Amino acid sequence: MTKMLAPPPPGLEPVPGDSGLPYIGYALDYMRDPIKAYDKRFQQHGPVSWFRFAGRPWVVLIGPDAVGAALQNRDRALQSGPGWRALIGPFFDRGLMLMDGDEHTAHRRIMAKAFTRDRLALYTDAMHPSIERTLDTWVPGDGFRAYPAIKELTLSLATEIFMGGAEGSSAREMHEVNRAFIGCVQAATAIVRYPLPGTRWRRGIQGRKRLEAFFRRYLPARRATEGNDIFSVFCHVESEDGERFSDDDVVNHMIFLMMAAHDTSTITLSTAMQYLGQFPEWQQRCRAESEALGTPTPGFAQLDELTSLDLVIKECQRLVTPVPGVVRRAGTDTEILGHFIPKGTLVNVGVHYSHHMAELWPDPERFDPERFSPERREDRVHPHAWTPFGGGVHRCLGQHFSGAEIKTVLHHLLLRYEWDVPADYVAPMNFTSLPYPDDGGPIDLRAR
Ligand code: HEM
Repeated sequence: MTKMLAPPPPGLEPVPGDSGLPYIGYALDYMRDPIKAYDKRFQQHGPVSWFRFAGRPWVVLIGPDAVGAALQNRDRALQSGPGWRALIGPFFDRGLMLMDGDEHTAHRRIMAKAFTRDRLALYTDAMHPSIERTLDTWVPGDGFRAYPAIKELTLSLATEIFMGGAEGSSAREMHEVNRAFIGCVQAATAIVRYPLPGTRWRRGIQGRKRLEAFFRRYLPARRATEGNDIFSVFCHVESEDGERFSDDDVVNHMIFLMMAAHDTSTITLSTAMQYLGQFPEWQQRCRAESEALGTPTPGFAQLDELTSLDLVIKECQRLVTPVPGVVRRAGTDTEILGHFIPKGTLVNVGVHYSHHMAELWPDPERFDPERFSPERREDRVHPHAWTPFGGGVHRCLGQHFSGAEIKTVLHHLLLRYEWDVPADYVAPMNFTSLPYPDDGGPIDLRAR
């Protein structure tokens, strides 16, 4: 039964919706098939609606107009920190995305110095040996589980490029660090939000402690010498006004950044492996461009020449959006598309739904990278039709880094291997946290 969220003041509409099941609301529907669940919601209530989750009402914004209004946030009513804190606060608090206002601007200006073009070129050069070392350990074969293999690869890349190595840490310790990250990320969408034994929430809390100890251990060494890894760069960068990060800032930003960078790039890579395996003509086309570069270790600027990979990556991020939704909380009364949102309301901005709307994308479930080609540019149908990196002041700061990482890894894979995936394969996606294939993304992988 439709109810209004709160009575609106004159001139505004109420937010329509209903609570769903007690406590969990529509969480199970969503986790089963988020696009279907949001489509039903869009048809029933339109772009702005509410439901109850974890005992609280949430407003859901879907469709490009509502997403655009929330991301642009012209009246600054929607706050990122109090929104994200409700979901991932205990695990990623004081990360850049959980800051607002002047503090956010100041920290973002310092952090941006770690992602200049010159720095990206150095990070890219450092990726090659790490990727090659990991790929040397891969054992190709039928049913090769691409997702866990790529996750391990991006973690070892993160250890090199983000941390500058983890001198003195055993493989077992690094495995524990990986588990700590997974624990923190998965705790974000836990239904039981109390550290009872055996719960995801408890694993998240324990994971955060382990990560803090891990980063603090390496902090003195990174402060002492300025290397070309992000950890060391965070210890030394200054904004134009000479502002720098404190020790706590460095640890908090590193924990957030490793999370922000890791699963997002991993899922894009594993989705690309799936579709390149299912569409051999695209695999060949991308490989031909990689071969034409004439080097296994291209620099940052050379990656621009891999134009087909650009199309493939954009299409993969459309079809499997690494961050399906972003979260805000109304700091004051506000309105979205004429609907009244009272102060204190939690808001879920469903970025991924726009990526699947038939109103925006012809044949939306079809893998068709050419839709992003200069001749077609289907993403231009609306300024917020394609927003995997968000928008507004919190727009992803690592977009270009992730582009370089994803392209560099795919370049190495295309030169070393060929792979197939049955044309009718449909990945059984798990949406309990950021999306990943429950079956590990099997591919038939052969060395070339
Ligand atoms: C495919 C890869 C990635 C995707 C799809 C992605 C997506 C996003 C999205 C949607 C946001 C905005 C969240 C919001 O508005 O609340 C965001 C923020 C952020 N991302 Fe990424 N991200 C990716 C990779 C990375 C990487 C590799 C890094 C770092 C190297 C990174 C660093 C950040 C940071 C620091 C923020 C917070 C920005 C701010 O609040 O000002 N991301 N990302």
